[in-house]
Amino acid sequence: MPPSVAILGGGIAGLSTAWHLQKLLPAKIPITLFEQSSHFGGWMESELVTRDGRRVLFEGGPRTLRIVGEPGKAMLELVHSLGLASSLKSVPKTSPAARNRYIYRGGQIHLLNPTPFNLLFSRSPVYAGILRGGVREAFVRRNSADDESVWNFFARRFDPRMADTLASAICHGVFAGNSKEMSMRSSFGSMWAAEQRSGSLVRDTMKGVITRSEDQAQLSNRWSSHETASFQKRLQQEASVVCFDQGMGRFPAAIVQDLRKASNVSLLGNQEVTKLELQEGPFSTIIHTKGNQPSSFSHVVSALPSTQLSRLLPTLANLSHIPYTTVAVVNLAFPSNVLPIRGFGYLVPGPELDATGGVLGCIFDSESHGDLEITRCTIMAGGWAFSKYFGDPTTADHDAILETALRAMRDQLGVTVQPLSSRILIQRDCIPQLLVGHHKKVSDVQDKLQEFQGHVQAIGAWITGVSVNDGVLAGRTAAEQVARSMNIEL
Ligand SMILES: C=Cc1c2[nH]c(c1C)Cc1[nH]c(c(CCC(=O)O)c1C)Cc1[nH]c(c(C)c1CCC(=O)O)Cc1[nH]c(c(C)c1C=C)C2
Repeated sequence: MPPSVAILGGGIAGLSTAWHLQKLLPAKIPITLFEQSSHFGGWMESELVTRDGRRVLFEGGPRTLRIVGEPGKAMLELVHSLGLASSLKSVPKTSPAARNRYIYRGGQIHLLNPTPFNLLFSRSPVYAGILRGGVREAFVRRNSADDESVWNFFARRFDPRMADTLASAICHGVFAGNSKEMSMRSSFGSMWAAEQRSGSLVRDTMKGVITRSEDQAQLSNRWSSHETASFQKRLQQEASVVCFDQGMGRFPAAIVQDLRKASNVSLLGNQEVTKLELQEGPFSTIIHTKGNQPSSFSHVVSALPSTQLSRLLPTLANLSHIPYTTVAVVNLAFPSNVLPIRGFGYLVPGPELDATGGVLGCIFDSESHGDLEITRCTIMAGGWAFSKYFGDPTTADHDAILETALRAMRDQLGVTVQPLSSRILIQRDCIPQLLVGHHKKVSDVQDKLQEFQGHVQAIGAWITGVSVNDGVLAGRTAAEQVARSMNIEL
């Protein structure tokens, strides 16, 4: 059959696949993206609301982007190619938003600043176990199991108090997940690999310092120009994270705008894929959607959540066991500078969840944007413990969630001022939970897809990483793989 590509899912990974494909393939090859909702961009969503003549930006999903590593580079290259470089706002390395991170523990918010002095003399519970753990880590034996929970890894290699506080808080901030169930190997793969490689994270870090410059010298790619390289270098000198001045929604909107100009790209919204029929020799996939004629494609890239993909391909039924967490996102705007502290925000570890009524953390959004007149914060709640605190996500009481968020603002930050504006979103099933043993499900999928020799690929948060940058890089890699499989020279 003549070459054609279908992309399933219009989140950032799907959009990135379409954009990179459109750059790689000749214009005669059709590219069709199927998205079941009317919105492209997945969880990236921004709303500009006006209250009392003041404009307030609310973010429903990710709000900042890291600019380090290969995924950060891939994101910056795409941003630059879309002409969005001037819309990026860097969060200076010297700013409170970049320097000050807090953890809520023992009924108080504590600054996390692990200097040797603080580790030795501070009585703050956030440092408990770090010094002892750091010293003993180099002597703890390598684990022979093929996976373990994040909590276990930190308790075993460092100290159980560090697992209870730091590891649990990080699992909340990244995955809204339970550190006692999440897989260390799949969730924090580089640390897991460091132990496997060198027997200790401390020893591996010391070795890494020596070899890093060689590794970096080998990296180069076809998407990078002299201009984008100097753009990235300039940004990296002043910042470690960036945001968009008009909100994160600007990013997928610009990709969509660019794709709509290409004559061979069709972006189909409100198109739920109901069935995939794989045919062999020559490979093709028939895609069935609700209410439309089936259509055939030589190549398919799925950027769907694992639960949806498992319904479409019965051979991947195992994927239905990957759970997703629901996060209540409460955006709040206050008419003046109401925060008693400055910084990125704070995270709440597991042992404090009952005290906060299910609040996992609070982000000080106005700080990242350098906006000090209106305070914007986001309370994140629920996650893996959503049903315990808020019941069924489909019927959760929004007023009760707002009350919990305002109580957190009052009890944890001392903010009693009524918000100028608020918004509550229940982000259902937004983050996959990479539980202990997740790598086996992934390798099983990869084995099964191998049979299709690059004609069917799966990418997305559950397999290629949960951050926006991971989605951009995975889309680019999938596009290159399709091009290679069509014998197009890269
Ligand atoms: C909807 C809630 C989300 C929670 N985590 C993520 C989302 C979208 C995804 C995520 N958050 C972070 C990372 C790692 C850093 C990266 O590579 O970008 C990922 C993949 C870190 C992070 N956590 C919070 C923020 C604001 C950030 C920076 C990146 C971003 O803007 O998402 C705060 C936070 N996120 C969640 C909770 C419960 C929480 C608590 C304050 C869940």
